Amino acid sequence: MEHITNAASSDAYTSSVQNALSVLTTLHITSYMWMPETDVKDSVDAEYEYIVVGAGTAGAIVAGRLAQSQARVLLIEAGGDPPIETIYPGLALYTRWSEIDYNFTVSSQPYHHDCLEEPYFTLHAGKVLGGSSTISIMLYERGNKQDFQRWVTASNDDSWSWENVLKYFKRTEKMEDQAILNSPYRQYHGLDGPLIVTRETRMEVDAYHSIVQQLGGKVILDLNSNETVGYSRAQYTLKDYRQSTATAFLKASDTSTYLHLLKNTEVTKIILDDNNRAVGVKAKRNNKMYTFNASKEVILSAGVINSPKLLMLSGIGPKEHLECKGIEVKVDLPVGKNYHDHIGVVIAHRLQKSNETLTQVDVREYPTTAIIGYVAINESKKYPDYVLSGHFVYGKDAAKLPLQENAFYDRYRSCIRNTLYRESKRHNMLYAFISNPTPLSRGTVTLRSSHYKDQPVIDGNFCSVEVDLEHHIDFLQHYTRVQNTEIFMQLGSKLLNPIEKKCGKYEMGSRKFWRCYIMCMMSPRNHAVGTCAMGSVVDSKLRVLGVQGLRVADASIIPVIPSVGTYAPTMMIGEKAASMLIEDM
Ligand SMILES: Cc1cc2nc3c(=O)[nH]c(=O)nc-3n(C[C@H](O)[C@H](O)[C@H](O)COP(=O)(O)OP(=O)(O)OC[C@H]3O[C@@H](n4cnc5c(N)ncnc54)[C@H](O)[C@@H]3O)c2cc1C
Repeated sequence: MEHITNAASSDAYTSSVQNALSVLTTLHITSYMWMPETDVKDSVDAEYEYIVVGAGTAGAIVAGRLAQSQARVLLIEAGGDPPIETIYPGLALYTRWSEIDYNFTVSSQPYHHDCLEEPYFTLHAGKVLGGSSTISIMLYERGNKQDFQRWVTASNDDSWSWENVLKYFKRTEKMEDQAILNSPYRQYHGLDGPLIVTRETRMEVDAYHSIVQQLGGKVILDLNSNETVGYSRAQYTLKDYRQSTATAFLKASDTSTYLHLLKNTEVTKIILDDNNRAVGVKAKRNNKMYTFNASKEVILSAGVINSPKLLMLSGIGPKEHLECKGIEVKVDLPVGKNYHDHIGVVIAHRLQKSNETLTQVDVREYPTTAIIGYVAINESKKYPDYVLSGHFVYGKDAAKLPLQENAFYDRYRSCIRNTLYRESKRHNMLYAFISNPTPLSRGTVTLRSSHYKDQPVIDGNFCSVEVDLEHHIDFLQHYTRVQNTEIFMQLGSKLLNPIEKKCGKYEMGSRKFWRCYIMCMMSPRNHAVGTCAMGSVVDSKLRVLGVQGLRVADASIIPVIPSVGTYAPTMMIGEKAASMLIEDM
């Protein structure tokens, strides 16, 4: 690592590690851990009741639960077994921009992406068993009552209220944090689900909590409860190794006669009969096309981009758009509209000097120390105005974080990364991401062509609603008060400005300065939702409107983004979808 001194050498190092890891992948050294696949010839002839498309965050749960209820299920996944770098949390950085990442390209006019190496953002998503849960940061956050009330309004169904979905969150979870288990918050947690949840234990978080308390902030033991404003130690789906929906539902020991799994098999179309009933799917594997049949239902769990893509390729989508792509229209629905994501803006605090070489990093831990804050500007408010997720990085190597493009979500220009590196060298650092929990701007996902191989066109349209930008400026002005606290001053904290050339003409901290900073440094947080939204594309039981025997169960059905990350809410959707399917059996 000593030779990493700038963005170019860091990129070269990252890609050499990724190449080495991909060689390990070809040796299939982790294959023994995962559910084996079925013989494709058997699947063509088999009589399945259900086909689930995508063994990702939600899909693995839907298929697993259906099979536990003795339904005959075929689960089809485009990716393969999770490789070694997905198992050790400390290697998670190498999963992005790798072969198990779809690396979707997201444009977002009218921003000119001045700060990015390429003129677009990247939306990461896992192409692997467990889907994005296999490459995520594993932060386990559920969202608040108001978040789910918006879903109730969109779906016109009270079963999506916070009180009513709580049992589905609990069903997947095995909370193992003793402090929570010994507290009244225990009632909000699952104790015997298949997915272990733990809490950040590192000491630095206490120091940060003293700082926010000086500013009047409340420290809460458990923000995955009925308490919705405050700061807390982050909860993760991590115990020595990554816990994902693949480790929870698709381990070698989960093998069941009811569940058949096909890996490295890409569904290209849903087959609808003359009455618009879904009766099966077409899929490609090793360059051969196959047809698989389902007697009851097809469930699409291919994620926020590929679920709308598959619907549109099958004739379900906006009429004009499908006609323009030469696709026969089966049902005219606003598929692909309502795309939205959290926008985060990174703030770099240089803290005290440090010449310490950190002891060997433990790859079983997440590499940085996380803090979480749901912050209300008016403290009497019950719901957060903005969300802070922060990483402390310690020791003389802390400066390397901005060089590793994988550590942030987007490829900032080399000059930005090099400036951050130079200015943070031999100092401890705090990187804070300030996100707008409820953006109003909406983008679109449309087909590039009628060929399944082509990536869809994604227009993020971020901050196109002026109020999103104005709110973000408020959030940054409120957040950066932390610089003036006694502890930060004692640490000699400095707010770094890596875009001095671009925004230096404005007084630092002024609204004009922050507007300029946001326009340059903002990036989507990989929490994209909304492209097959409940209320407009699917009903409250997740059935595609105007079609029989077809549901969508993944992050795409979320009508309004929750204030938090979408990992735990998507697992909840998987559990609720499975429960609704089982009820309708
Ligand atoms: C890098 C990253 C970090 C994140 N970190 C966090 C976090 O820490 N906390 C948080 O709350 N949220 C986080 N998120 C967001 C969260 O993980 C996702 O929103 C959620 O996992 C999405 O789940 P899903 O079921 O909708 O899709 P996915 O989990 O992506 O599953 C879709 C699956 O379908 C498969 N598939 C797609 N097309 C086809 C096809 N045609 N045929 C067959 N299979 C197909 C895919 O390969 C994939 O396995 C993160 C996301 C990413 C990408």
